[in-house]
Amino acid sequence: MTDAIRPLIAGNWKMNGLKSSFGEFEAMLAGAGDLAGKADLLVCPPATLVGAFADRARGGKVAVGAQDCHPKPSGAHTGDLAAEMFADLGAVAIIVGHSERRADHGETDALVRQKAEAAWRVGLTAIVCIGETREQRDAGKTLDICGTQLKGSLPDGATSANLVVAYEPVWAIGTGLTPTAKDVEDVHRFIRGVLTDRFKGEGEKVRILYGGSVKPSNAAELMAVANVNGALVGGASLKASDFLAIAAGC
Ligand SMILES: O=C(CO)COP(=O)(O)O
Repeated sequence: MTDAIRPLIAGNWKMNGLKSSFGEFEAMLAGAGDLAGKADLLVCPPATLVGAFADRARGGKVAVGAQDCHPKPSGAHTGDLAAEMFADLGAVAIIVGHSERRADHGETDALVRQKAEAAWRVGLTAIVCIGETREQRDAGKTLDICGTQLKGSLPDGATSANLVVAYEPVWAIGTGLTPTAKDVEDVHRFIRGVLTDRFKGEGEKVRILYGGSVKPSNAAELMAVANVNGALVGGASLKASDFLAIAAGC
């Protein structure tokens, strides 16, 4: 980690986890103390577990977040969940605009922006995800795509407290493939430039996470890249030993 920004290691459990996963979360809480304050830790379980995890985590060294929210605070939206509900449960952050939601649910940049604003409405941090597909990378459009997503997905008024940006190349998610350190560096430098231009005095401090096949074996190398301020971890965040090993690599 080359920057003075405190790293964040965030786990996105996606649609994984049952009541029986509680022990794994307990193990994360138990092991977090050994990290000597190297990084902030956040686990975003499925919505069904946010309340129980947040209750258990109170006062501990692992915070709890959600994976999505509806833009509205309440209303006739069957099956949807409001940011207010996650704040009520004790969540501190909400992931918005993950590529799986953009693909599975047709989420646009404009909707992602509204969801980030919903998180802010209740004082939560929005973790806004961006990233290019394989085809877009091969066509040399990575920075264009990331620039467009940032412009459309980030609300005005971002601060280092209310915003985290996660760069997740779609082709690296769940595939075991990762970009080279140089490629990660190029994209993160670009994101930093966009943030510092737009959010004067804050953009230089906003955490930019890398996500996509982060594992204990590659975490240290990725975390050492300039402007990489942590990781958004999918599969490897389901096991306490892997998740803690990734955090130890900061
Ligand atoms: O999508 C991700 C985190 O949001 C990354 O998932 P994997 O770590 O499983 O590749």
